[in-house]
Amino acid sequence: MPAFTVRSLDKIYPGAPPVRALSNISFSVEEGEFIVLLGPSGCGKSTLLEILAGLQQPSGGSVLFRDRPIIGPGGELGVVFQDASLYPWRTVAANVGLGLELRGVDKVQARRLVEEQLSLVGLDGFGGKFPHQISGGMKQRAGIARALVNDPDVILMDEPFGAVDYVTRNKLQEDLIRIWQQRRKTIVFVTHDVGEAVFLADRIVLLSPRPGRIAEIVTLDLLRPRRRGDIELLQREARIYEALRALEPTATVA
Ligand SMILES: Nc1ncnc2c1ncn2[C@@H]1O[C@H](COP(=O)(O)OP(=O)(O)OP(=O)(O)O)[C@@H](O)[C@H]1O
Repeated sequence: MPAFTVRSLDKIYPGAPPVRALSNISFSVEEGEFIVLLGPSGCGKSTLLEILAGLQQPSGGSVLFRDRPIIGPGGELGVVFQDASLYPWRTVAANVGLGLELRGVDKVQARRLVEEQLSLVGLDGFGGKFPHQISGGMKQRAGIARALVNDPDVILMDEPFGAVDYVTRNKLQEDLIRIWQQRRKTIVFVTHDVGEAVFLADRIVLLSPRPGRIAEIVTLDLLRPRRRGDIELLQREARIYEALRALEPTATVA
């Protein structure tokens, strides 16, 4: 049974005029897969991710999580946004442990789980800091730890590394792959960065400009760990750039 089954999905934001964000999207996400949603700005990637998270309702079609309708984030679904959105008045550890606190997990156990997650994302010793005392990359790590601490099977990530510098971004990508492999999670990851998509994905769902339609689903049957600069990786990247360029002249504007 797939983790997600998306069938003939449409999304129209009401308004004058209404905005058709997604049109006739169908694909599935297998358990344990790393799926990247890739496409130009405004093609509906975030909308699609939010629908998978249960934060938005589709206008048509259906989305199932393990054959059931999606209820919302929490439990089996963890979400990480571009802006780590940490509470500034809580320490890093208190931010990461928020979900445990809300669930009433025993304090000693919660502290142990938070420390474990901080260590997994490379934030050992930073639990006592406040968000303004740590770097952008560290905030993203804390955001990932906050999602992981609840041990969700699936992590939905919306351009989580979009706001950090190139070197930090590369490191975060490598660490995410390590965590994904160690913890056997299913990940759906939004980006508009082709290099990032090719480095991370098992499959890339390539969306056309708005309204987002599936242009192509690219399978990346490349060995892991992948090495940046590897010729095969670069060739795949070049092919995807070509596919994106080919989409532009026929773009439909709703
Ligand atoms: N709440 C909303 N109301 C009306 N239109 C919206 C709303 N949210 C998004 N849109 C529109 O829907 C389209 C898709 O937006 P979305 O944010 O999903 O795209 P995206 O591919 O994630 O873009 P980006 O890469 O720039 O973040 C855009 O044209 C956007 O302006």
